[in-house]
Amino acid sequence: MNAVQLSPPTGPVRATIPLASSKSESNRALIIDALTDFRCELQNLSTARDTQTMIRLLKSTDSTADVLDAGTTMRFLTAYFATTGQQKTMTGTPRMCERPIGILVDALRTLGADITYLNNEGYPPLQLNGFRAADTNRVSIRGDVSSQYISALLMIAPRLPQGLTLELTGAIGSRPYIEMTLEQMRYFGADVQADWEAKTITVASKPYTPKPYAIESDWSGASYWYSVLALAEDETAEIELLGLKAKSLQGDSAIVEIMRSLGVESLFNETGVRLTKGQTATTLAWDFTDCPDLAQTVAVCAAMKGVTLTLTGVESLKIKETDRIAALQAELQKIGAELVETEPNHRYEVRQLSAAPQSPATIDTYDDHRMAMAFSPVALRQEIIIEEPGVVAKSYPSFWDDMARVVTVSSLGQSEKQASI
Ligand SMILES: O=C(O)C1=C[C@@H](OP(=O)(O)O)[C@@H](O)[C@H](O)C1
Ligand SMILES: C=C(OP(=O)(O)O)C(=O)O
Repeated sequence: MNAVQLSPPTGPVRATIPLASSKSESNRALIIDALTDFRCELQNLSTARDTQTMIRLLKSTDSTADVLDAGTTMRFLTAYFATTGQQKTMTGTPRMCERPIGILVDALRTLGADITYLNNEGYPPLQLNGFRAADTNRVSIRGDVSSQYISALLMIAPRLPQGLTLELTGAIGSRPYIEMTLEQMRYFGADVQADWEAKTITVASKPYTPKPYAIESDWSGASYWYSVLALAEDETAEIELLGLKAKSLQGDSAIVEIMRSLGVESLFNETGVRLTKGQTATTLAWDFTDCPDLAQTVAVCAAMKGVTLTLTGVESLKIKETDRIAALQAELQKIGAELVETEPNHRYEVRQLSAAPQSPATIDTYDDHRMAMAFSPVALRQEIIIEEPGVVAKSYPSFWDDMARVVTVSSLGQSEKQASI
């Protein structure tokens, strides 16, 4: 399948969406499970490719671990294999080999891991050559590039002979993901202390306790449904999202508050959350430091609703599955909006363009699941074509099946695509 064409709903928007479960929670639980010799009973593990890759690589005895395009899988497994003394080559897609890992490698070397770069210094592929615990258990690490390095180190820390003290330097991005790591570690009996004022996290040397653990639905995946509801023209629209909790470990549950300004009300119940239409603001400013994966969803939704959106805290978007700032700048134009940098590298604004949008707009997805999913809700208002729809498998393989509950989803082969352009 080369593309999908999405067409607006022909009747009322009413759907119950099962959602995928969280790949972030799943991948943490899997590392902790591996550190208990697989004695935890993990329930509701994600079907996301990133999680399926983690499961496969944890079981594999191959000397090469190819993580494909999964950032957490690369970072968490590098720390796990390195400190458990497994000799592995860590590699991934060409884009993965452009995503930095030097900060994690430096920290692991300080703790006693022998790691060499096979190609470019600071980037995968890596060769893990073994582990001899160093005398120190203190590591200083930057917090402003990726929280995944910090989560990776924290999870293996209970296994280190002296535990670990992490001193975080600079700004801390994606902090809720670090908190998610700490909460899951505590659940499995780890002794962890975080002092956010002093920017220090201490983990005692102490084995995890194996226990059953159920993974929540994915709030990042839920964000696309908030955007669907926000863009539905039917004032009676209602969407039920299953398996979400009001009090979540996932920082992307911030979508509840963000989308209140974009006209979505959330009502939690025993099975999840019900979304209904509310009032929309004319402007919105949001700092995405804690929830970078929501930026694309909110940018597209604001663009379609004509809400002037100011985004800050989006520095890390340039080193994700693609340069998400550049990708948004190119693709928002096609739906009649622009993403303007108003303070170099720091502040951006989504504004309306006077030029008419493409009809139907054909959205390139840049090997990025979130580009495909963030632009799909546009279909509530106009036809849209999404290129390479298979990209969604990274986090939400059933996304198109779920989407077909509210809009018409048709597959386009190469020849049909030519005809529709
Ligand atoms: O720890 C995690 O599960 C994640 C952390 C975030 O990455 P950064 O810490 O690199 O921002 C997020 O973007 C990613 O999708 C998942
Ligand atoms: C950035 C993401 O994932 P990762 O960094 O784990 O590849 C994402 O899912 O949006």
